[in-house]
Amino acid sequence: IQHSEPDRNLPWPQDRTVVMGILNVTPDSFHDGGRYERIKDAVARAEAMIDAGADVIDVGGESTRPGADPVEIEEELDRVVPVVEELADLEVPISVDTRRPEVARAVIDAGADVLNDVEGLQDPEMRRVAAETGVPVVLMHSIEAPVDPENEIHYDDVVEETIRELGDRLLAAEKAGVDREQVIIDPGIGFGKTAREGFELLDRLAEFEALGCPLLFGHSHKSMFGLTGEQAGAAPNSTIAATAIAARNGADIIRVHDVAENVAAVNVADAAADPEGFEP
Ligand SMILES: Nc1nc2[nH]c(SCCc3ccc(S(N)(=O)=O)cc3)nc2c(=O)[nH]1
Repeated sequence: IQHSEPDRNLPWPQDRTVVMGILNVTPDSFHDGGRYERIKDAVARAEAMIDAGADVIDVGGESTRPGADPVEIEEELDRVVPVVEELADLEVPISVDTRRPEVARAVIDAGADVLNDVEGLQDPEMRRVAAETGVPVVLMHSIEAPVDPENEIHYDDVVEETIRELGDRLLAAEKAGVDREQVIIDPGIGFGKTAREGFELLDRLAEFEALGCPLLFGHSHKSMFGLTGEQAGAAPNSTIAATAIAARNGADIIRVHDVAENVAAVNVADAAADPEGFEP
């Protein structure tokens, strides 16, 4: 499966699968050495991921796991803005995982290159930020996860319905002045979907090409791997295996915690896709 047409002006290579390193800047992500320590540690972690082969770093100040406690806007700003300012000087683009337009504007002003909105630009103000700044934006599919996680929402065909709903979000974004060329789509693994639906999405990823946008896949350490003998938050091997499959099935960007291991997995997939043309 070839990657999306190379004429997109995205801030990363278009001829191979891109690895996005996850940088959580929530306090529980670092030992509590205080604010300055946390910023220093965050930068060191980002540099380590870049050295391990990350093509982009995704900074998140609020856990967007369904059901997680929301963080006050001032707190989110205080966590991400100083880190983005430090990372802006590094040689790889910075993405920020936020649902808030105010945070989106602030981090773009601070040097962020990409907006990663797990709410799929449902907030009209987020569409306005994307339209006015023109930055690449990840439009992820997410449905309000049921309050009671037991009664998971069930789709008839999770792939068909996710593609259709992403198509609707794309149209709404275009109507608000967002250029389709700046949009990256994402099926939103684990956001209101069961483990088996996660594997269905992984298997049929190529069908998302119908939307004509690069695709991001974010499965790292998620609970779908309970099916494959690992657990949410501790699924390194299933994550690496799924990375290779996702890349081979057409994912353009893979969002992961463990960069070196998943760089190897995308290299295996890219080499298999083009044995003659692959360059290490
Ligand atoms: N574009 C994009 N951004 C993302 N940000 C996150 S944070 C992870 C939140 C989470 C954790 C764990 C589970 S679970 N219950 O499946 O283990 C679900 C969601 N993820 C994604 C993703 O995929 N794409």
